[in-house]
Amino acid sequence: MWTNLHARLHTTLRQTKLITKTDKILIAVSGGQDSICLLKLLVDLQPKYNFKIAVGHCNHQWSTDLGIADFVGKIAQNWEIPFYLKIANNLKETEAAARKWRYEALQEIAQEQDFNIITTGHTKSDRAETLFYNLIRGAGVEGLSALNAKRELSPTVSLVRPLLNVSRTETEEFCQQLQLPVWDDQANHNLKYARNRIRTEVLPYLKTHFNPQVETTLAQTAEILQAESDFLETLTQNLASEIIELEQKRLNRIKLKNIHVALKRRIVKLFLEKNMLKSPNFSQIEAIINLIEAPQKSRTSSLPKNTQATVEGDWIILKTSD
Ligand SMILES: Nc1ncnc2c1ncn2[C@@H]1O[C@H](COP(=O)(O)OP(=O)(O)OP(=O)(O)O)[C@@H](O)[C@H]1O
Repeated sequence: MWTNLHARLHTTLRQTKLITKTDKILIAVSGGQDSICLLKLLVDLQPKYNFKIAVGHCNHQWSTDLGIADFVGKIAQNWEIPFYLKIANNLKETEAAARKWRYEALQEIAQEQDFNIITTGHTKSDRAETLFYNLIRGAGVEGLSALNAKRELSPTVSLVRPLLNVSRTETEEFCQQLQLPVWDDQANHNLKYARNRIRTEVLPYLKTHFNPQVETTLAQTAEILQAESDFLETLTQNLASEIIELEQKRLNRIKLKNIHVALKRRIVKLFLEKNMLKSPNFSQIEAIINLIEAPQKSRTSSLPKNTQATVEGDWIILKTSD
């Protein structure tokens, strides 16, 4: 059956060229409604495009995974699609560890089997939740614009998310309408996870009391922020090469002085990341920005690893005490 979602995905693919005829696609299938919906759509569109498809599944080997790999494997078998399985070994039981491992495992399959695209079933709803979640945690523009439609994972493999303009309600309706088998992952109902509380409590509340279209507006905001963040990042990279001297661990404060504060923050953040700090926070970045116009020998209070930033002539220099 050809549904409205088939037509929409077909149009999206034609317009955006996210996936093209020569692509070899590994579809990441968790067994849930979103990735089963994506799988069915790509199976049905395959004859029109002639791309190569296969299913990839990652078994975390947690108690909540019991039975899912067989379930996904059987669907792949029934639909006559190659199936690749990765099984984790002693994976830490956190969402973040699981996500990191999954992307590594999927990339391994892609490399071993020569796929150039990995697709996931992320939806508009995931994008809205991610924006909201990261907003509360204090993310910058990059964090808020997370979940883009296409991103390079390596020189040969890209991650593609074709369902970012489809909501979770729509994938659910699609699976029901086509009577597709869907695994109801109990972990998604566990309110111990912040993401689940945002999905099942916060967003429905906002929908009812503030804006019935909240998912769409948040997802659109993420899309806009993404383009703006890409643009700022390009400017940052270009300016950084003139302002940062990595070997000497220093920043030229005269050059930094006359640029917009948005770029100042980004350059300082990049400088700290390259030197010592994985995720510099707002106060650490502001402390360095305050040195741009400070008197000679001014310094920040201690940054991690016993490091301080000090003003010396035209420079802000990072120095570590023993
Ligand atoms: N165990 C799995 N095996 C294969 N693919 C998976 C698995 N879990 C998730 N995926 C893929 O990732 C997509 C998103 O799933 P989910 O939201 O659970 O993951 P996530 O990476 O935690 O998401 P987010 O990045 O939004 O936090 C799914 O639609 C599916 O394509």
